[in-house]
Amino acid sequence: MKGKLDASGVSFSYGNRRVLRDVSLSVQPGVFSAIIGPNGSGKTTFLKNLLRQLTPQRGTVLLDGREIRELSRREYARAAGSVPQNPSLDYEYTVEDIVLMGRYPHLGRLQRLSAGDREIAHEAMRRAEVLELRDQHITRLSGGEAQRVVIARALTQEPQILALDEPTNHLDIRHQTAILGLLKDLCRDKGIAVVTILHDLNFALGYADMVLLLHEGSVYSSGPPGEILTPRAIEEVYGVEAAVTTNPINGKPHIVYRT
Ligand SMILES: Nc1ncnc2c1ncn2[C@@H]1O[C@H](COP(=O)(O)OP(=O)(O)OP(=O)(O)O)[C@@H](O)[C@H]1O
Repeated sequence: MKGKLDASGVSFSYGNRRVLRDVSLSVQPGVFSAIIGPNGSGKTTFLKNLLRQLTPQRGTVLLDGREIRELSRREYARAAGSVPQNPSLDYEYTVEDIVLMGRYPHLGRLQRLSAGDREIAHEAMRRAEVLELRDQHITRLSGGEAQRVVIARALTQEPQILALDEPTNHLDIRHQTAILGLLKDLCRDKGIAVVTILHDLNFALGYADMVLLLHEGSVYSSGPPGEILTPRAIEEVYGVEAAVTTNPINGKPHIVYRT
């Protein structure tokens, strides 16, 4: 199956400020990977290195064995869709226009959008729960609505890899679980590789198949969330006392903190 992204030994500096040191992650089809870590630990910078938006000073990022820097922008966009932290959407477009932009990497030069492209966008808007907003002006949406539009655009791209930077930011609790459930379904049913930054450790525990825990730009640990998110790791990385208990609603492990 295609859509395997392998980052190996990635180091990155902004100017002479080293932000990532020797970070590796393998993003696999059908696997939900979460990048976690405190503010400033390098999560967004690492995701941007995976997305070809930044180039590592050391290390490699391979898509199905090919160095991503050697792929054209279009080629990479056909494989990987992204949902940035603060997308700029201040243009004169409707929700449907924005979502349809997800088809552009698949269109040939001068090729027009087909009924099939519109059907894919329609289905993505339905799944991201923005269909009823489709004729609305993008600048008149709430933060959470705009976030769901950007997710619909990424789904419309039909990527093999979906990379998201805090997709639950701005969303209310129902939409948070709806979007994470949708990502989980995409992994399971369509074999998409999902890699997402998450702040809520309980979401990482509940939805991710594997987590990468970053600490000051280095990998503290990586593996199945139940093995990585221990009270000791949380205390060492976040400096917060934590305990793992049981969620009384679903009986699953749940992390609580000293407040
Ligand atoms: N464009 C930039 N130029 C210089 N330094 C930057 C730039 N972007 C980020 N940094 C610095 O790099 C470090 C890592 O930032 P990054 O955004 O990757 O962290 P993060 O883990 O995603 O944080 P958060 O949880 O707050 O979103 C931070 O100390 C930040 O100040």
